[in-house]
Amino acid sequence: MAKPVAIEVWNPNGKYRVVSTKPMPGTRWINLLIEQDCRVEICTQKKTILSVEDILALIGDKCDGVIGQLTEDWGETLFSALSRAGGKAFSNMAVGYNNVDVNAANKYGVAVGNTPGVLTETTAELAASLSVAAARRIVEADEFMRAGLYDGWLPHLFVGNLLKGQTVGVIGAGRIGSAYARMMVEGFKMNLIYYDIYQATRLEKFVTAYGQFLKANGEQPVTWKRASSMDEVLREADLISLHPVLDKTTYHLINKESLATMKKEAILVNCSRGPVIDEVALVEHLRENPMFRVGLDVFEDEPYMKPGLAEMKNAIVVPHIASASKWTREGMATLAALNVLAYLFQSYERSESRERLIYKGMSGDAIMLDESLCDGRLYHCVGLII
Ligand SMILES: NC(=O)c1ccc[n+]([C@@H]2O[C@H](COP(=O)([O-])OP(=O)(O)OC[C@H]3O[C@@H](n4cnc5c(N)ncnc54)[C@H](O)[C@@H]3O)[C@@H](O)[C@H]2O)c1
Ligand SMILES: O=C(O)[C@H](O)CO
Repeated sequence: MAKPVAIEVWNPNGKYRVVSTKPMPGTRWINLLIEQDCRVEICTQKKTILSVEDILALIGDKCDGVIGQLTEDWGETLFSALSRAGGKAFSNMAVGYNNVDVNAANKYGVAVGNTPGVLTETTAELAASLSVAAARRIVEADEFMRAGLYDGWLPHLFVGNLLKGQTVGVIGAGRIGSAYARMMVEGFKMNLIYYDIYQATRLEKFVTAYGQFLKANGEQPVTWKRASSMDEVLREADLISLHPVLDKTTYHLINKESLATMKKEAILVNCSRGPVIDEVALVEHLRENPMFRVGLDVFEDEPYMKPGLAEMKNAIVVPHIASASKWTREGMATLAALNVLAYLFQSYERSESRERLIYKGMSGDAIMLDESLCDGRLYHCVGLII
């Protein structure tokens, strides 16, 4: 028998029971659920990562939908329990869904949603911040200053890398990778090389047009290249940012061999998922190459770091905060609630079309649509995977 977990209840007499495994920013998501006659139960247990047992207790005997978090293991056990409780919908409050076994959800007839788009620019901005912080050694310099070690300007003090005119490499040029590439090309006038299994046509057009604009103004034009292999990016780029999904094809994409192909003074940024990098190999590489620098938002064994990483002066580490802006986190919560509503109403009130329901939720000011996602149709902004 699972132990009970602490919850906060909104609209106790609501017809549908929707559980959120964590309190989420803003109230819009709660109001949207209440407006559709949901009783909303929010887990308030003081425990950062809930176990499968905790979530089983939250699901209970009757549960129509759940909003969960990327730290939770949504597999066979949870989806079968949700299905037994009458649940039809699950949404991750994240765009990444490597913690979700979509096949298991499918098997038990539970729809899965994620929250793309609203976090694209926020995440790209953090990747850009880590890139600049690593290039200019900002964290090291800050620590030096606070330690009272600064005793005057010196020609060699915290010399870093100039980004302008260098090459930025993007692995995984999807929504976030493309937004990041644009920031680095436009903001720092870097040339672009990218690797993705799909062609990033809009990104290529942007860099071409920006290059023409610079040329017309008498400046050095920026260039782009789609690499035929990831290694080509690793060999040629001065700064490399990782933005692929985490799956079998990207697990340990960056390992001892691939690190060895990178320039000795290159910068590597990871705002995708920790296991995309073999972190043990990375620590060894950082130790052996003091001029190689990394900026990491995600870690292989989150919340832990592999031994030695914390001591590396050439590493900047932040705790998975890439999407952490107020606007974005409220938007993610709202999208997650809309994902659940979309499926609840598809099953319970067939007369209300999914498009209309979601349109109703989306109208207002909280969510700005990402054009590349919606393709002119609003409901594409809600990340329904199945
Ligand atoms: N650190 C954070 O807080 C944070 C925030 C948002 C997203 N993320 C991560 O970023 C990922 C990307 O998000 P997105 O919205 O840009 O997704 P997206 O689907 O738009 O982009 C992912 C890209 O990766 C490419 N890709 C897939 N397999 C590849 C491979 N083997 N090699 C090269 N490219 C490959 C895809 O073709 C796609 O273009 C998410 O899946 C998530 O894990 C992390
Ligand atoms: O995948 C995601 O959305 C992030 O890791 C959290 O924003």
